[in-house]
Amino acid sequence: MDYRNAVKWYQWDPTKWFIAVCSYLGAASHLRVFPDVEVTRSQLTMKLKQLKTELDSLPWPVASDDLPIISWESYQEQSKERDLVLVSGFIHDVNEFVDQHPGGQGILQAYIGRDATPAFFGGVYDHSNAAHNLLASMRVGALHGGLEQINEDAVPPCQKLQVVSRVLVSRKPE
Ligand code: HEM
Repeated sequence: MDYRNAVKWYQWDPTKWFIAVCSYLGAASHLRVFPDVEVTRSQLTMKLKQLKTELDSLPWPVASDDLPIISWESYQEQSKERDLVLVSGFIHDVNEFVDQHPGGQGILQAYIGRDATPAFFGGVYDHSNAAHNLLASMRVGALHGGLEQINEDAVPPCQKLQVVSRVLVSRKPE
């Protein structure tokens, strides 16, 4: 067992200090110290826990599995009623954003009911990380059939930050 409780010398732990003084005076021996790497690992684990609590308190884009699947035809129909834009296989409701689009209202409106993926990803303008996050927060559906291959850029930067609480082990025994 490690003789330390609080791991830093200045942390309040009179017993640790007492044992350390005894050891210095030769009245105690064989003191065990937990490896620093384990202490660092535990500290980082606690930091990750705090980070996860903080992240969980923020609103996140709806997970793709929880979105309704919408056919192309239905997307076309629904776009006549509300401002929907398709980017990377996800359908976004941009109704409240159209007026605020820094690139202009008209340019975004021109893509309602269409696939704006190439335009959004640099065809017209290469949007920032913040724009990708904002876009993801507007998801209302996933296009039936989606994309053949999920582009790495289609995962908004904010989602790459998410800390998993559990790691699923998917490797099969050999
Ligand atoms: C719902 C989809 C969209 C969102 C959430 C969005 C968001 C943004 C944001 C936040 C900016 C500010 C710069 C940045 O952070 O990158 C921006 C700029 C811009 N966007 Fe979009 N955008 C969308 C769709 C589009 C589309 C489809 C086009 C083109 C057809 C477009 C063209 C532009 C252009 C040209 C600018 C540059 C404005 C300038 O700095 O002069 N955007 N957009």
